[in-house]
Amino acid sequence: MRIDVITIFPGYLAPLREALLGRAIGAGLVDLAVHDLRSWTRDVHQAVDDSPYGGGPGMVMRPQVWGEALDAVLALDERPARIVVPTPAGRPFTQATAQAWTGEERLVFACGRYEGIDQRVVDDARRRDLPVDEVSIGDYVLVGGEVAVLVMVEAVVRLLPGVLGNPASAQQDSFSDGLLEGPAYTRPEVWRGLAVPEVLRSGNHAKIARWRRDRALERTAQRRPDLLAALPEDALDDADRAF
Ligand SMILES: Oc1ccccc1-c1ccno1
Repeated sequence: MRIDVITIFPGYLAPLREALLGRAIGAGLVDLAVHDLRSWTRDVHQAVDDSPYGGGPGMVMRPQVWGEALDAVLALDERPARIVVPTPAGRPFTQATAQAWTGEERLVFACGRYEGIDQRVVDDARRRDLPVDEVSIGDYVLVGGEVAVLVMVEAVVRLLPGVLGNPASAQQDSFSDGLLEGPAYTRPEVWRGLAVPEVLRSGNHAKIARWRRDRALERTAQRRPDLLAALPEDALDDADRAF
C-alpha cells in the first residue's frame, strides 16, 4: 500500500515513521510520502487560505492550491487512489472503515486546517470519478487533520498482512467481532491484593473462552449498548443470550 499525506505541517506526520509503522515501511509493506502543501503555492507569502465567502470566522483553504497539489500527488503513482479528507463533518471512521481500506492500493490523505478546504476541491475530485471519503475520527473538533491521519493510518496499517507479529491479535481486537474487548491480565497473580480471575488460571480453554465472551458482552452492554443493538441477528448464540 502507498500512503500519501498532503499537509502544511509535514513534521506532524513524523510519528508514522516510528515503531510498528516504521517497521512496516522498512519491510516494504507500506510506502509513505508526506508532501508540503505550500509547495504548490505561487505567491511570495505562500498563502494557502483566504476569507470565507458569506462571512464568518476563520479562514478557508484555497481550492487552487489544493487542486494543483492533489493532481500532482495523484500523478506520482499510477496505482488507483482513494482520497481521504479528515473533517469533523465527515462520516464516522470505524474499524470497518479501516478494514475496508486495507483493500486499497493507495490512500491519499488531504489534511485541512482552519475552517476546512473549499468544498469544490472534493466536488471536483468526485466529478472526475475519483473516490473521496470525508471522514471524522470522533465527535470533537481538532485544529487540523494531521492527528486524524495518524489515527487512521495506524488503524489501517496494523491490519495489513505481515505488519502485526501475531495476526490473531487483529482478529481479537475490540470491534473485530462487534463487541468491546474484555479485561486483560498478566503476572503477578496477585497485585496490591487484587487477584487475577481464577478461571484464567484454570487451563480450561472452553471456560476461559466463555468467560472472556461474557466479559466482552458485559462491557459492551455497559459502555456501548449501541454496538450491541447493531449486532447482526446471528451474532449472538444461545449462550450469549443467556448471559
Ligand atoms: O476537527 C478536525 C479539523 C480538521 C480536520 C479534521 C478534524 C476532525 C475532527 C474529528 N475528526 O476529524
